[in-house]
Amino acid sequence: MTDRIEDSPLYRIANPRSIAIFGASNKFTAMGTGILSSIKQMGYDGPIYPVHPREETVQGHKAYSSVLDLPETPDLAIIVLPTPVVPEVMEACGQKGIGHAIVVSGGFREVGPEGAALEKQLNEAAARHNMRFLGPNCIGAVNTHFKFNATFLPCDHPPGFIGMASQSGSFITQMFDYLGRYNLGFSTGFSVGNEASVDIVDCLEYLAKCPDTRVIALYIESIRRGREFIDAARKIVPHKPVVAYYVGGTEAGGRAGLSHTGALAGADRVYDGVFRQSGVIRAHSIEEMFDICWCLGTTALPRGNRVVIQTHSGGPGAVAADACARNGLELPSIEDQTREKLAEYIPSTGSMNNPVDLTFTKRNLDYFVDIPNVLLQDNNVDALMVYMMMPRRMVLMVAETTGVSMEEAKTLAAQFISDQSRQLADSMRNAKKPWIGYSYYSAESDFIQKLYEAGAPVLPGPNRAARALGAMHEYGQLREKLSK
Ligand SMILES: CC(=O)SCCNC(=O)CCNC(=O)[C@H](O)C(C)(C)COP(=O)(O)OP(=O)(O)OC[C@H]1O[C@@H](n2cnc3c(N)ncnc32)[C@H](O)[C@@H]1OP(=O)(O)O
Repeated sequence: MTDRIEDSPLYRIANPRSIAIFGASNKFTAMGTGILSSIKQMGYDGPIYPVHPREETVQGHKAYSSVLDLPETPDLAIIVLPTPVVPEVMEACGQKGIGHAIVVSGGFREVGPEGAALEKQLNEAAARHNMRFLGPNCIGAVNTHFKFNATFLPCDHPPGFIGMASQSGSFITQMFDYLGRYNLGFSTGFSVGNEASVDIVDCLEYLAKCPDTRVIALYIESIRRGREFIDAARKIVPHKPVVAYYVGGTEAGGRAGLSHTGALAGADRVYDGVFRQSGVIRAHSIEEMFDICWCLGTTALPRGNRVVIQTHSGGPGAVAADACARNGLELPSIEDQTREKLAEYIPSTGSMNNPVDLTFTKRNLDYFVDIPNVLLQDNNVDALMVYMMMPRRMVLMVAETTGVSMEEAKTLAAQFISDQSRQLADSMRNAKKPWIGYSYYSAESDFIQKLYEAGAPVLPGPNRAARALGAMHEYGQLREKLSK
């Protein structure tokens, strides 16, 4: 692994200063046209050179009939052409001196011997000119901080902190919307396809050095360079967490991977061993992988496994307690001095055991931010899980506390919810111990939406929150072990 990100074979694939695109046309439905639209829509401001056999212009850009005629040597070629012509186009790009490419076209190794022969020709053309490329049979790459989206779906989410490499293109593009719902996003995402030139290990090494990436997510159907993967991950994990979702350990999953990217899967427990040795956290679903990334990227790491749960009502507290126990987390008793401080806020109908149950207190409107901060100061506590909900009675509480009319109270309550969410999110991000929210309310709830907007990790339900917290604890231990 080289030290400089600029030396990575992926650097100019993710940060190209100029682009040649093959397969974009004046037909809106061509896949290449979709990629050209995404590049423009994201605000990429480098020169774009469409290469087209007949057209003078493509989507408003001057087109060139041969790559050899381009006025400069672009950093990157994006190839979205029918399979048989791809090797000769790669050869022409090499002759022009282009160093990097993204090959979106499918129909190679994944379809059988004929495709494998074409992939061999593609590799030979690239090797003749020292070119490195992503794909073939991939969905492209996105670098939100560089305003570069070379996939055929628009990326509307703001620049994020999750760096992802995926052996499925869908788990890059279809996650734009999924992550956006929580105000999360990719820093950089690579769809690696058949990995003929750059592979998941190269992506891992790139993302480790990427300054905009706080946590690395991997969707894996097979790892070809197993030893290199383990060695690279062991060096990265002490500095940056890596979370992987592996599919293929079952017979059905393995068969699906083979026809998807031509990858050969291994038994589930083999991958368990690979991830354990590498210090990589294993997730068991896409949602779980992003939950863990979300928490690792936004809150402090726990020093131990002792969790205090704060709830408004018994059920969500009990479920959280159960989920914590299933994820290797303990629920300690809180200290006497904490109880004394909480007495100011918690009515006699509540409970100061763990879970701490506030019931529906109306004593002090500041309790949203005050109580969690009191709990986090407790020496028996390594992490906090809070059931996030805004009582429907908030308008009534505001009206009663301030003595204004109901109409005015509605406006004041909306302002109060907005202020509280911002303060809560700030406290969650700045706390020295992890503080994770969970809720059954959806993003349509004003309160939860505002928390997302302010960057707070509020997971959908206690089971997902406890799993993420358990994984954070696991990461803390792995990091310590691998740092020695
Ligand atoms: C595994 C994962 O994770 S996701 C997998 C992602 N990849 C895929 O799904 C790709 C699957 N599909 C393919 O591979 C297809 O071959 C594609 C999408 C690459 C190309 O299909 P189409 O868009 O139908 O290509 P089409 O034949 O229309 O060619 C596109 C344009 O390139 C032009 N073209 C053809 N040859 C060349 C050439 N040598 N140089 C430049 N342009 C050319 C065509 O004339 C056409 O333009 P036009 O519409 O103005 O005539």
